[in-house]
Amino acid sequence: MLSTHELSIGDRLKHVTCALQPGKITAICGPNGAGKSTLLEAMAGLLDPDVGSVELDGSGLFDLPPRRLAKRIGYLPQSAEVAWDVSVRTLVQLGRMPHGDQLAEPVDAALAALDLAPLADRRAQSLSGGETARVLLARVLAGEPDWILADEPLAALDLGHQLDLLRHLRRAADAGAGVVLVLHDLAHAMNHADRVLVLDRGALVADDRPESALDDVTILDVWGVAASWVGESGKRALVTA
Ligand SMILES: Nc1ncnc2c1ncn2[C@@H]1O[C@H](COP(=O)(O)OP(=O)(O)OP(=O)(O)O)[C@@H](O)[C@H]1O
Repeated sequence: MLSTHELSIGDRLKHVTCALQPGKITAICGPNGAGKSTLLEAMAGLLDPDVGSVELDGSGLFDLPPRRLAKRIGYLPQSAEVAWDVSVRTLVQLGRMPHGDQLAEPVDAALAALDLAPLADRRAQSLSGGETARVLLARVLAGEPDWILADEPLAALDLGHQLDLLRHLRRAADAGAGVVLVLHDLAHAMNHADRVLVLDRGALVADDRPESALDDVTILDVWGVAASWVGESGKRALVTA
């Protein structure tokens, strides 16, 4: 379990307490500046809380040796860039660093999951924005972390690759991984998450099944948008007034 207790970071996060389950997809939603990336970074052990704690299976994140933490938690930041002009395969292989090996199988699986096999020998810095986003996510998957934390992983992807990725993440969750995604697209959160956290101005205002966390009242309160859901479960669309 990945949990926070009374987590506060400046004005960015205020007393956030939540407990995320492995084997599930959790979406973090909220307006711009609500604190979504801050919460994800804190859960990845990259931000030191002013108050409160982040725990992984009952141990404080900062008590875990860095390599062990890197093995267990894979983190994809928002709008990441490629710093090295290496091949796509080499970049994805860097995901194995916490394990200290260069096993081909997880690297090939990550390349396949993100439809990158045809690009494996391309220079990473020659890729389009969406291709780059897929490569950086493949690097996270190649590390086979217990927890996949990804900040807007769908933002640069076309519709087909978005759905492929969501299917892959569901398979990872079914295999036992905890998947935590910052999502702006509320329909993706509604249709693909098991649970949704809603942040508003640094505070956690909903933590529930998608149908409850993203009901019309919360969307109006938090996003200031009058909207309603149409369609059947798993295929809902949000219609704005
Ligand atoms: N390094 C920082 N130092 C101080 N304040 C920061 C820092 N990074 C972000 N903030 C502020 O903290 C708040 C939360 O930022 P955060 O990036 O977590 O929001 P977000 O919900 O991910 O937003 P978005 O949807 O725009 O990506 C914002 O008001 C932002 O301006």
